[in-house]
Amino acid sequence: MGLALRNITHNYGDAAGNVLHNVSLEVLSGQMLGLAAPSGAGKSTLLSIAAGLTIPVSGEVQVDAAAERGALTIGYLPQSPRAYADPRLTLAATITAPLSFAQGSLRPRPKRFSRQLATACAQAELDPRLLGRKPDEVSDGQLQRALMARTLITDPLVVIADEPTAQLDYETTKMIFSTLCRRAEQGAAVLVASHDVDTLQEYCTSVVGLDQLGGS
Ligand SMILES: Nc1ncnc2c1ncn2[C@@H]1O[C@H](COP(=O)(O)OP(=O)(O)OP(=O)(O)O)[C@@H](O)[C@H]1O
Repeated sequence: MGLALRNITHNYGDAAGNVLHNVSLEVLSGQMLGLAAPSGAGKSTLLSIAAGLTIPVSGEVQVDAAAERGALTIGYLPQSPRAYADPRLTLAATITAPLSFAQGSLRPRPKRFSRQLATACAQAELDPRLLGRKPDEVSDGQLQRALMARTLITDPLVVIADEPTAQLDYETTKMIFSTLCRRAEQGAAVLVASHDVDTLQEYCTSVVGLDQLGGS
């Protein structure tokens, strides 16, 4: 399977009513599905639900069980790397944090994971000389490469990327989308949202509009 969202309905409890109404989608392992919709349509809300970061009012999220892989099934790449990254952590600590958490430690220990760190940096084309810097000492593109490395370091079965290249340059956009593609070719189910339909069509296995999924 991969990732399946079934009959997701969500609202924020205000007069605006439902942001998502009865939305269903499936992303198979090995597939990269592009989710296209204009700003404000509910892409971030849906992807946050898919990543388990938001609990929907109703509906179900199913992810490949893969119990033997522990809790590191889903990798999440955010829309705004600067809002997401902890300003106190170095890039090395940021990237390896999921591995520390998986071992039950809230204290980042980048040295313990130097091998995985080197591999993830190479995959995300992040210059290792930046690893000792903190988020406000690198550019937006470099920070998003670090978060891409953080996403890949757990070798996730499902990757969820929410407008991962909004406001980034052409080279970084190409790297992020090519890396997501490679991840899908290696067997992950990849769901990526964007309002940039052309980029989605260039890289994704298929592209679907949020308005085709049951209503937004
Ligand atoms: N925490 C919140 N509280 C109230 N309303 C919210 C909240 N988060 C999002 N919304 C509203 O839900 C709707 C969908 O927002 P969402 O961020 O999911 O859209 P989007 O398609 O990702 O937009 P963008 O492309 O601009 O990021 C919008 O009308 C937004 O104002």
